[in-house]
Amino acid sequence: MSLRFDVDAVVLDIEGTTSATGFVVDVLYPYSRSRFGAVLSERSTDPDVVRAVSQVRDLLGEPDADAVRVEKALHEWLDEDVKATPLKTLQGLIWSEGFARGDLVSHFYDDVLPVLRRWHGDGVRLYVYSSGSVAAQRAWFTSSPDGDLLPLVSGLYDTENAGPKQEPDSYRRIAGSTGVEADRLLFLSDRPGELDAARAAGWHAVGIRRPGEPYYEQGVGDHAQAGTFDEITISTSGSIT
Ligand SMILES: CSCCC(=O)C(=O)COP(=O)(O)O
Ligand SMILES: [Mg+2]
Repeated sequence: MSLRFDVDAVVLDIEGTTSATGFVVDVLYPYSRSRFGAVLSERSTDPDVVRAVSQVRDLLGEPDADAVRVEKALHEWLDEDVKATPLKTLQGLIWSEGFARGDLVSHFYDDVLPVLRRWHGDGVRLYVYSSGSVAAQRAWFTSSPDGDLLPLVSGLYDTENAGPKQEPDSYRRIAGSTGVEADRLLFLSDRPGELDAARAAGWHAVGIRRPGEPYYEQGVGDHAQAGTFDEITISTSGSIT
């Protein structure tokens, strides 16, 4: 299947799209799980930790939840792969230190980096929109197996600065922030609910279906789909600079 788009920017989901869910679940999740307790006890005055703990209490509806209860909730969300914003904030803190320390190196499917370099070289702007926090995304792109990829990326969006990934308003917010018209934006994701939301906001959307990924069997509904990034050709005749 070959797909062609004339757009100014491509917005990338990470897990299941540029990168393997298995890597996130098998490598990153255990790395964060074993460190939540220390972060909650040793960094309880860090503004990011304070905000995350408050958000956990709000989500639980338990304003007095102590550190043990908060850590238990984080472990449960991890087990169920709930993409809760405070979980992602705390994971981002932990992972960015792990990447900086050299404990972690990110994962990209083989087709992704050559295509991202080509699109970038052709003047297509690249953005990331992931449930992983902006801190995690920055570390992920900085510490790739192919070196620092952050210069390829014009902006990073998560559930905190854009909003939930299944709500059209989040995509409208991103369009406003990038200055790119909705119909000049292409979103790539593995999840049909996210593709639906992007389309409802007037974006182009392509479902990425990779064998072995959690959403592979379910498919991407009536969205255009690609098995690899090589199947997508972008030309950019727009006027953005
Ligand atoms: C570097 S982000 C780590 C992956 C992660 O935690 C996550 O939730 C990714 O979800 P996505 O929205 O990219 O499918
Ligand atoms: Mg995804």
